[in-house]
Amino acid sequence: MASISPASEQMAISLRGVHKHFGALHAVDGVDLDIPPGELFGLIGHNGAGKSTLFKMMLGLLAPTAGSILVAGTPVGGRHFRAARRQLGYLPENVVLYDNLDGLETLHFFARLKGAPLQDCPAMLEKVGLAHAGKRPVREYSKGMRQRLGFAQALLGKPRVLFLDEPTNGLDPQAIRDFYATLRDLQAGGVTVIITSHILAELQERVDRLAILASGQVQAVGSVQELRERTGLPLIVEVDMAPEDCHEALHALLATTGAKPAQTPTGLQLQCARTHKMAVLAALAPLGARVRDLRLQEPSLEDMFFGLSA
Ligand SMILES: Nc1ncnc2c1ncn2[C@@H]1O[C@H](COP(=O)(O)OP(=O)(O)OP(=O)(O)O)[C@@H](O)[C@H]1O
Repeated sequence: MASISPASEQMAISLRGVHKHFGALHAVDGVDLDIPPGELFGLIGHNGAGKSTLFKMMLGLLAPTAGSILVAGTPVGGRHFRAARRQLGYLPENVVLYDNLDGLETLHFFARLKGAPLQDCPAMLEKVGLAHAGKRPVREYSKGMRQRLGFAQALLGKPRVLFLDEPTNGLDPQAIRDFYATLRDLQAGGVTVIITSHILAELQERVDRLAILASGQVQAVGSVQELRERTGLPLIVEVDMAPEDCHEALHALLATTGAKPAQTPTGLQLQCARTHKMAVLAALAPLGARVRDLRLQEPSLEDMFFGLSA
């Protein structure tokens, strides 16, 4: 059994040497992870990478084959975990709802299971934008409404740690904005959020840090910026200019970055090291207004994901 250090106890979530085997399949294969309180943490990985299995172990729903897990300072599966579990909120990937209950009855049902006050339920419906639908049976809810209701049940009991498995599935763009605004409010109150999503562009702008999981192992952990630095993927520079100016710009860029730009219908395109960003600007400065437009494209989370999880 891996040991738990005092530093681990300061963490909202701390995993040491965590494995989960299903027969010969190593669904989670030696994961170490620390998530401090108040962090919005993303967990990404291909289908079958082990994200949901990891979630279920952190929630005490599945016992690890090996390793130790602390959530909210309490060993998962230990004798104090039952009480600590009240501090956790969970939105599963496929939330199970009873079609014959209405929205408010659904929340009452989950509140009873969690030991949360029933009088909080109307406010939770309001928080997820379902106040108007509280008396409608869940069978009439759209996919996005069901997902919002699932989020509302996860928020019952004022959890200190929230586990959200693909929470924005089925949400429209406005609902996704509202959802992340709610998460930011919760974070400001010290709530830790761990979230999975396959929509990498959405996470890229919002998480504080993330882990890339592949075949049950953590391939990289850090902020999007830290992962950019670590992967060393190139910066893409697009310069719009008249064809007669391209020759001069091409030579200036080649001399400062060592990378040869390609000519495009609208000007030049260059792939160069991220550390050459300022050199690119310096090389183009003498051309002044002859540079009609300039776009610098940093590697996206998707680029890094393919680089690190392959
Ligand atoms: N109860 C189980 N019995 C056997 N194998 C399982 C069980 N639960 C999960 N697995 C296997 O463990 C691996 C990890 O599954 P998991 O659901 O954790 O992946 P995931 O990263 O959440 O995938 P997805 O993005 O598709 O939701 C998969 O190969 C899956 O088939």
